[in-house]
Amino acid sequence: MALALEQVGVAFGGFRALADVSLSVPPGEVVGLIGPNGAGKTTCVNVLTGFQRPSTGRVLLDGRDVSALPAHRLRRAGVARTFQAGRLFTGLDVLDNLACAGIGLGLGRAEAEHQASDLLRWMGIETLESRAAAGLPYTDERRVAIARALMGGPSYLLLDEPAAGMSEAESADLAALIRRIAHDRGIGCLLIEHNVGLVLSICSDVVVLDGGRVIERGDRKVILGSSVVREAYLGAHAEAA
Ligand SMILES: Nc1ncnc2c1ncn2[C@@H]1O[C@H](COP(=O)(O)OP(=O)(O)OP(=O)(O)O)[C@@H](O)[C@H]1O
Repeated sequence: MALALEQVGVAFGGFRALADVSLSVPPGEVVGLIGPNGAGKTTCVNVLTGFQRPSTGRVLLDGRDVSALPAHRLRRAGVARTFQAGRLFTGLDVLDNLACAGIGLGLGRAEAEHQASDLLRWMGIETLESRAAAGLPYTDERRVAIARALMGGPSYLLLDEPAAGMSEAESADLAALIRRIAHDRGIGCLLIEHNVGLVLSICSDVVVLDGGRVIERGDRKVILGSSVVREAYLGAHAEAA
């Protein structure tokens, strides 16, 4: 059981954004995906969620080849994501943002609202329920986007830079939430983050991309000890990690 990329390549015209990338996200675990700007991280998420078809290789969902499935089918099959920008429905309140996602997944209105309330409570943000999505502070917007991605009870969750713009304390809260999502709900998470310290604190398995290729993978010790990673990516951030 896992959500996986198997030797995936993606070409945009003559430009190879990904080459021979394999990675696997098991249920209940948080796998980190790091790398410098333009390394191909978001492209990986796009391929894993059906927003981008791989040019070569396969996407496997619990052993099934889902490479050709479009995004909405993969979402219904249990693969959810958040985006770098929150992408909430700004004309709706928070509860309706979640309920709409539930209805899109086939739930009835009452059931969708019930599930939405439950999720907001589980995340400790039930006071936001009737707030307009448009006026939310940045970190609340991020948390609501995560809650919305949890509608329908996905098996896998891909988080694209969820801590961007957060303070250290907010990032620590987010780390605790991601751990709970994985451990309490059994959801396999892929965490893309520029905050390497955050990734290394949560993930026992980290994949490092550079130039569209996997240049290293392993736990905190392997990543911090890797000269390839240091050269390609950590550089000035090495101390912070
Ligand atoms: N639709 C597209 N058409 C052409 N090139 C693209 C497209 N999407 C991404 N790219 C290019 O592919 C490469 C990988 O982009 P990607 O967004 O996956 O990197 P990233 O690691 O997520 O970067 P960042 O950390 O800056 O978000 C970049 O050079 C980007 O310009």
